[in-house]
Amino acid sequence: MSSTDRSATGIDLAVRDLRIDRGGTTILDDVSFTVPAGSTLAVVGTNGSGKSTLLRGLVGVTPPASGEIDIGGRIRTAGPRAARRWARRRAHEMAFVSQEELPAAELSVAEAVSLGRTPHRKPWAGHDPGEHAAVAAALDAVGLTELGGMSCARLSGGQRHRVVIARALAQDTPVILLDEPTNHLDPVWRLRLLEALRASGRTVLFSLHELDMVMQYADNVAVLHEGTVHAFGPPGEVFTPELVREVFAVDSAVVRRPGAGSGSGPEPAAGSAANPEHLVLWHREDDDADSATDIDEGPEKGRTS
Ligand SMILES: Nc1ncnc2c1ncn2[C@@H]1O[C@H](COP(=O)(O)OP(=O)(O)OP(=O)(O)O)[C@@H](O)[C@H]1O
Repeated sequence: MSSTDRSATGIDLAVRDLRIDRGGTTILDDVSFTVPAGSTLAVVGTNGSGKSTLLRGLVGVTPPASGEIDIGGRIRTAGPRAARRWARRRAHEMAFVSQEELPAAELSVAEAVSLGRTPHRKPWAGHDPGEHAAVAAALDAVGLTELGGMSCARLSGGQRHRVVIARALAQDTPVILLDEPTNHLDPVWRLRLLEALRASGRTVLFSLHELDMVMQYADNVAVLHEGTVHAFGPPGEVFTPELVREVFAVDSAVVRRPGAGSGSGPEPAAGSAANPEHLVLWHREDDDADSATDIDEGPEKGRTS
């Protein structure tokens, strides 16, 4: 997989005092963080904590109610009017893969991936000169080169998911956001995908439930809890046993991958870009089942704005 076959390079993304409402209810408030150019941010939290809401807010699918987003120095203010003004430029700045997106069954794999090139095409201008290389690199990155001519209708669930990720890669934007991108993927493709995203040089934001993969592949993690960013920073610093227990209601410990050397810091292991420190989770048997945080109610659940 040649994860570096791409032309876009990441840009800084900063979020200031963001508030995002859905259905008249404030889901997230006081959200501020910075994602340095070319780095990887994982967004984590229990079910209902607002991970999808945050990503949808950042791309403008659910325009934030207040606050601002700074994309490489260009400030986007809140509100639906600003979102509409920004919509066209957004396609050149951010690609987004939502949680359950599927490619159109009537398209071939290569055709579905080439839809990512739409923002680069001018009406009536015919061929997009960058299309072939971008689509080929994206197919290679998700291991679907051999299936380019196949109908999407004939793909497995995981292969379909890789097609929509390839479409986002072909869009060739400096920022890429993915909502639970490892869903439907087998173990090796989970690792390959996160490795490719991390090595891509783009600014990458993804939501994920697998805290160990966050530990390995994210430069920073934002922990959503009680309606805001409860903690932010490198996973090795953020994932203390206390925080993991408080937010996720499980116990945890950091262990070092066998054969990864004995250094204390999270340096790359030979042959892998990943952090050699792993986060092991377990559920304490004497836990009261009701204490698990099945649904994060948020700070002001029910507050209408
Ligand atoms: N259209 C909507 N209208 C009102 N509330 C919504 C809407 N969509 C989501 N919510 C609420 O927003 C909150 C956050 O949902 P969100 O989907 O962002 O959570 P999540 O962290 O992505 O969850 P999961 O891990 O289950 O995917 C939840 O309380 C949810 O019920």
